[in-house]
Order: sequence, then structure tokens, then C-alpha cells
Amino acid sequence: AVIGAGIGGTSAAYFLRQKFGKDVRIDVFEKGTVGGRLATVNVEGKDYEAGGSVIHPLNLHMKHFVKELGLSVPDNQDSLMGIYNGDEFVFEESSWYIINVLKLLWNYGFNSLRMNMWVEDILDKFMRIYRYQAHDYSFSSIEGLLHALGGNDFIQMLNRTLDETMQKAGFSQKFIYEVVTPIMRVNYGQGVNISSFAGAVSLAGTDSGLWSVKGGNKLVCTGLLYASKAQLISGTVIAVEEKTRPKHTGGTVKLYEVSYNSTSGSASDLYDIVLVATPLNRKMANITFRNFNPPIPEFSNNYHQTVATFVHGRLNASFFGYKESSYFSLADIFTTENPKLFINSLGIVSPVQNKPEEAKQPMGEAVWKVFSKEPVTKEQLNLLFSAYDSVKEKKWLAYPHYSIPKNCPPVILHDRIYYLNGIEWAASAMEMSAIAAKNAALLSYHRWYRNADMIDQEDLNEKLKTEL
Ligand SMILES: Cc1cc2nc3c(=O)[nH]c(=O)nc-3n(C[C@H](O)[C@H](O)[C@H](O)COP(=O)(O)OP(=O)(O)OC[C@H]3O[C@@H](n4cnc5c(N)ncnc54)[C@H](O)[C@@H]3O)c2cc1C
Ligand SMILES: CC(C)=CCC/C(C)=C/CC/C(C)=C/CSC[C@H](N)C(=O)O
Repeated sequence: AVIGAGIGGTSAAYFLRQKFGKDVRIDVFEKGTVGGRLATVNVEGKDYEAGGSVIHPLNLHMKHFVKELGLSVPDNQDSLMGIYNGDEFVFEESSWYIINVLKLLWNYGFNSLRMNMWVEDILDKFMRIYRYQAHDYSFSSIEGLLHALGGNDFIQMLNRTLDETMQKAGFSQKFIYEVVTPIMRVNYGQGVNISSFAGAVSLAGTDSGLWSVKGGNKLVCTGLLYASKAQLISGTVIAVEEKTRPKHTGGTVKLYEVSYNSTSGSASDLYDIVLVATPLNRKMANITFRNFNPPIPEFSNNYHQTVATFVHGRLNASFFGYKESSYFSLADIFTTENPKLFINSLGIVSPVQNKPEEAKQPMGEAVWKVFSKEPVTKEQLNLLFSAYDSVKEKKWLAYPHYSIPKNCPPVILHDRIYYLNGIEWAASAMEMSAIAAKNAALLSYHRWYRNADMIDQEDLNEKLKTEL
């Protein structure tokens, strides 16, 4: 049983099928829509990404899925970004690359270049996961997985704020406040007090070459579900309980009973292995693990509310200090931390079926995506837009509310119950869920067949270098 049909659950079904073969029955339970936090919203007849939207060029699982499923990627449209501090823009991009380089150097010295190098170095180590997983290695904890990638440095990154790490590394306060904080706000709705690891992933989320899936990222989930030949059960799992049952061959076997509610009533079924692919949070999943001894603990895992508001209208450039709106050319606005600001960011978005002629035109009518902690009020919309005709709001419990220090929840909840979403406490992103899914599929396989040598191996990086 796989509980949840987001990118984590559907990729888990896909990887389980690869490992366990064609004869195994795989059921995927979903209480809402396939895709979970990958979802679109319809504004005036066109669909826009409302949840997970951008994918990094080095997110190799996502890349592989798109290729394998025959999906495609829309043309990328360049847009100019500005950073607003509540009074004025502290940074504005130009359409000339060389001007941007000079502006960054003038404002922040070599901070920007050094930051790119820092993120690149982390990404280099992070990429080791693909080699480990290609060789079938698995990990029984998130900390173990991260340690295998980047040693103690990665573990330390979980337990230190981005602010502290960057200050210690000599980045300037101005750069952290004016550039790094706005990136954290747009991606995780939080400031530089999040862990350095989540911070590095968020910074990678502003690299060049980001992409998305034509027709919507959720198509990856429906495609994976189909490719896995799993059965989708539309229902809400309410409980998991261990049961002892007689075997046909004599003796007994321990199985997990998954109880769920669906439109046709309550039902339950028995499984050898259960993968939980949803945050175990009362507000999000509300699954009870009945009669386990020792009990499966409840993790204190508070998720951060982020509201995505889609507005079709004309931006009010004067709100951002522009006297002459025809000079305004920014299509992405990030913000610094300022209590008087009621939004985290706003930017023009293209429909998931975008066509090249639908270019981003800041001062024309466009669809803007506004990220905020609280719903945007009518008065606030009237400040942001000089005219608008339609508004759609999507409220998310989006990603963990990151705090330091924080241990990641376990991967193994019970003998054959595995939890994928603990990885979000390192960092939440589509690729992170796909990595956790492959890890859980490999781990459950190796534990089932008792391949101890494929679990938690030390010095994998060195070992695989010599193997090659
Ligand atoms: C606004 C927003 C923007 C984001 N932007 C990006 C981005 O640009 N790039 C990126 O990489 N990531 C982004 N993310 C993060 C990314 O979307 C998530 O990390 C990822 O989609 C999580 O996938 P998942 O499958 O692990 O969880 P989910 O997508 O949450 O899937 C869990 C599923 O389980 C189902 N479920 C829950 N409880 C039960 C139950 N009891 N019974 C049955 N089913 C149940 C839910 O309905 C859900 O469908 C963003 C997230 C948000 C919210
Ligand atoms: C996992 C690795 C190595 C990289 C992932 C980088 C990435 C794509 C990070 C984005 C994470 C995230 C939660 C973004 C949320 S907002 C995205 C976007 N700016 C938007 O406007 O929707």
C-alpha cells in the first residue's frame, strides 16, 4: 500500500514496480486529487501552476520521469526581477547581462559569485545520490542519506541556520538581507532562519535553466501511476494496524490492515508493506497507527501556510514607487523582511500550455501569482493592482515550518512501514520526494529480501569510485 498520490507516492509506486516486479499488487490511496501539492488553478480558461512549479536542471529523477513518460517542457520566457524593501527597489534586473553583473558587483562585491559557488559545491555532493541509487543502495534514515552525500558538513547544515552559516562564511549583512532573504521568502515563505540545507536548496531554486512540464507538473504523477500499473483507490486512509493471520502453508504471518473511507463507505485491506507518502500531520493526513507496541510516535511537524493568489489584472506600479508606469518592466518582484509588507513575492505566470506569443508584459493585463502568509484582502488587492477582473486563491500547508535544531522524522516507522515525507525536513521540493520514494522502494526491497549489504553502507562515495 502506498498512502498518497503526490509526486512522492506515485514515484514510489513506479520504483516499487521496478524493484518487486510485475506480479506484486500495488494499491495507491488518495483522498484528494492525484498530484497533491502539484496542482493547477484555472484563471479565465487557462491553467497555471498553483503548487510546485519549477524544477532544477539537475533534478535527474524528474528529468527521467518526463522523458520516460513522453512529456515535454514549454519554452522558457525570460523575465526581469526586482527586490522591493517596502519603500523602494534595492535591486532591479536589466535585460543586459553585463549590466546585471556590474550592478551585483557594485552593490554586493563578490557575494553573489561566492554564493553561486557555495550552492554549486553543495549540488555537486548532492548529485552523488543518483550514483548511489543507480547502484541500488538505500538508507534507513534521512541523516544517514545526507551524511553519505556530504559527510558531517551536510549534517551540520541541518542544524545551523542559513544566516549563521553565511555570516560565518563572510557574506555581508546587506547581501543576506537584500538578496538571500527575498529568495527564502519566495520559496519557503520564511527568512534566513531556516536551516542551511533547506536554504541551499531554495537558492538552487533560483538557478538558471529552471523548467516545468507542459500541461502541468501533475501530469508526471498521473503518468507514473499509469506506468506503475498500480491500482488507485480514491479514499481517505484513517488507520493502519498490525494483524496476525494464518498462512495457507501453516503458521502465521503479520500483515498491515489499512482502513479507509471512500464514497462507497468504509473498507480495509491487508498488505505486507506500507509506504506513507504524505506528511504525517493531523491537519494533512490524520492517520492513526493503532495498537503498535512500542507506539508509532506523533512527530511535531508544523507546516507553513502559504497562500497563492492569482490575479488577472494590471499592476499598480505607483505602489512600488514608480511615478511613470511605462518605465516599469519587472515581471518578478521579491521582497525583503519588512513588517509593513503583506506579500512575500509576486510575479507574472504563464499558462501550463503556454505558447510563445504569450510573453510577459508587466504593464499590460497579465496573470500575477502573489505569495503571502495570509490571504490577501480586497483592500490590499486594490493597492497592488490598478485594475483587475478575476482572482483565484489557493491556500496551502505548503512545506515545513523550518526551525533549528530539528531531527528529521524516521524512515522506518515499523518493521515494514516506511515514511517518505521526513525528507521534507531537510528540504521540501519535488525532487526530494522522488529521492525519498526511490530510497523507500529500495529499502523496503532490501529489507524484504534481507540484503543487509545494500543498506546504510559507509564510504559509498569512495567505494563506488573504485568500482568504476
Ligand atoms: C505553493 C508551493 C510551491 C512550491 N514550489 C515548488 C517548486 O517550484 N519546486 C519544487 O521542487 N517544489 C515546490 N514545492 C514543494 C513541492 O510541491 C512538494 O515538496 C511536493 O509536491 C511534495 O510531494 P509529496 O508527494 O511528498 O506530498 P503531497 O503532494 O502533499 O502528496 C501527499 C498526498 O497524500 C494525500 N493524502 C494525505 N492524507 C491522506 C490520507 N489519509 N489518505 C489518502 N491520501 C492522503 C494528499 O491528498 C496528497 O495528494 C512547492 C509547494 C507549494 C505548496
Ligand atoms: C532538490 C534540489 C537539488 C533542487 C531543487 C531546487 C528547487 C526547484 C527549489 C524550489 C523549492 C520551492 C519550495 C519553491 C517554491 S516557490 C517556486 C517558484 N518560485 C514559484 O514562484 O512558484
